[in-house]
Amino acid sequence: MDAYLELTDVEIAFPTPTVPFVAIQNINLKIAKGEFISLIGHSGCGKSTVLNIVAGLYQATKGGVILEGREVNQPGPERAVVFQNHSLLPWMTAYQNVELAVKQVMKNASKGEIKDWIEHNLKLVHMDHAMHKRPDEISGGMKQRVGIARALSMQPKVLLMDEPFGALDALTRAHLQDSLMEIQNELNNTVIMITHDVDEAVLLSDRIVMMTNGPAATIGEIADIKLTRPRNRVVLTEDADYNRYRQQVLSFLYEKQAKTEL
Ligand SMILES: Nc1ncnc2c1ncn2[C@@H]1O[C@H](COP(=O)(O)OP(=O)(O)OP(=O)(O)O)[C@@H](O)[C@H]1O
Repeated sequence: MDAYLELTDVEIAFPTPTVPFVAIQNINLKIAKGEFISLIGHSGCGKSTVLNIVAGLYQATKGGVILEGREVNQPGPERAVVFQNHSLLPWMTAYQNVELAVKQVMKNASKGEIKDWIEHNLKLVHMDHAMHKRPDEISGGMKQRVGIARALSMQPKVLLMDEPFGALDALTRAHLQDSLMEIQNELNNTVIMITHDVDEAVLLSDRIVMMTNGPAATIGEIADIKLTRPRNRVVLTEDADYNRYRQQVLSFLYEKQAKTEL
């Protein structure tokens, strides 16, 4: 496979008063352009650490990350991050929050072009009707939509999502998953998404990367999700392949990597 994003032998050892704490080790992963990858694993195994290294927020102590032939060693707008808690600026409207990101990447554009682009991205996530509202005037799901619009508006090479729907109720979550699939169908982004939700991982991903328990966590298994797109959650519940993938991930998490402590 032609790797667009490549993690090679990635390891990170966090300093402690005694010996360094090796959180993740031997992480090797080649990701193609347009691929949707989910990272799944028990709490504390190192999923966010992997994402933070790709975001350039953490430096690997061994190995490294290459994106389109260039080493990643600091944050950059070509790798946009969506966090679980929206992280919108509370005193700004949805429009202004997206504008802040757009102005970073469209430095030579006219006012009209910038406005059109902000509105286009808010429309993509179905937030154009509430674009002049501030975060405290919209629901949790709507805030996540704005966060996604803000990330997409930078036209990142890679979209990094750290449990983007983790704080939402099941129905809102399902709506956002469907929106994300529509957007993905249109834009063909390269995505790495952390999730704890097995159904979400199978529904959205091209591949599910399953991490072993830490310390020194690594990739245990990778499931190649060959379900045709577009995918429909209701139809899939009856699909034998869907259920087989689901079973594979559940078996990894609760049998092979079962956690005994609470
Ligand atoms: N900056 C840091 N300094 C020291 N240790 C850290 C740091 N960041 C993460 N760790 C440790 O690395 C391990 C992996 O943490 P990480 O947050 O990546 O796990 P996770 O799989 O994302 O967890 P969760 O699913 O609960 O969010 C944990 O033991 C954590 O305590």
